[in-house]
Amino acid sequence: MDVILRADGVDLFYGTEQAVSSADFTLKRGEVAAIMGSSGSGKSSLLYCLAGVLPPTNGTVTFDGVQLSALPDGELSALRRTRLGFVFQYGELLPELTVEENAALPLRLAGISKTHAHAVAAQVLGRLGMSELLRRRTSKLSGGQSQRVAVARALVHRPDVVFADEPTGALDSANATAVLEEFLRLARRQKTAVVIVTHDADVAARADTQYTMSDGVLAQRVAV
Ligand SMILES: Nc1ncnc2c1ncn2[C@@H]1O[C@H](COP(=O)(O)OP(=O)(O)OP(=O)(O)O)[C@@H](O)[C@H]1O
Repeated sequence: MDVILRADGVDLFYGTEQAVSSADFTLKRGEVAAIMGSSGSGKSSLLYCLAGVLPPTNGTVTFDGVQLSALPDGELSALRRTRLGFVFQYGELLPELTVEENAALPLRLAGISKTHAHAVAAQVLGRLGMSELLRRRTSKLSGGQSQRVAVARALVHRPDVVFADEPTGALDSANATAVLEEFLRLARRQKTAVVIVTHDADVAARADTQYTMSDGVLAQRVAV
């Protein structure tokens, strides 16, 4: 079985408040998993644990056979930068850089030439309907446009796993579909696995596996 990510018995506490409770999760290469649940149920907290952003209070997260919390900080950051992609809820674009520069950043950090990095970024941005805005500073974008740049930036370096927290939350349905199609395309073509936290039932319905989160407890939804 080609598992890229697994969580075993993950708990996350913020002080005395438990946000995630005994979560078990397995993700195969190329699998698209959606996590739904009401506000405050612990979805983002679980995503942070799975992505190695927050160490679980108890339990383990293993990426490609390596336990994330056992890695020294430098190695964990390098792994996150090169093998993972992120679309988080709160704007993480660099406002002084252009759309193209923001999206190309993971490739530039990996030492790829500017010409090549920008060409790849422009391709992905084009599929997300952003071709007209490549040279615009991201401080001058709408929320939905910024979200698409963040999606492009999470994908350009062809990560093994992309973590996306409400990646379509600010988008109209046509653009939400474009973002989802791009995730699915990568999953099918290059075996990028995707974990999407979403409130959108249409987005979740297109995932390979669906989970619900309720009061910190993760459960897989079985197709009927
Ligand atoms: N940094 C923090 N410190 C303390 N408590 C937190 C922190 N972040 C989240 N929480 C609490 O943990 C619980 C789970 O929050 P989380 O953001 O994971 O939920 P969510 O399901 O992603 O919500 P939403 O759909 O609104 O984004 C909530 O009760 C929240 O108040």
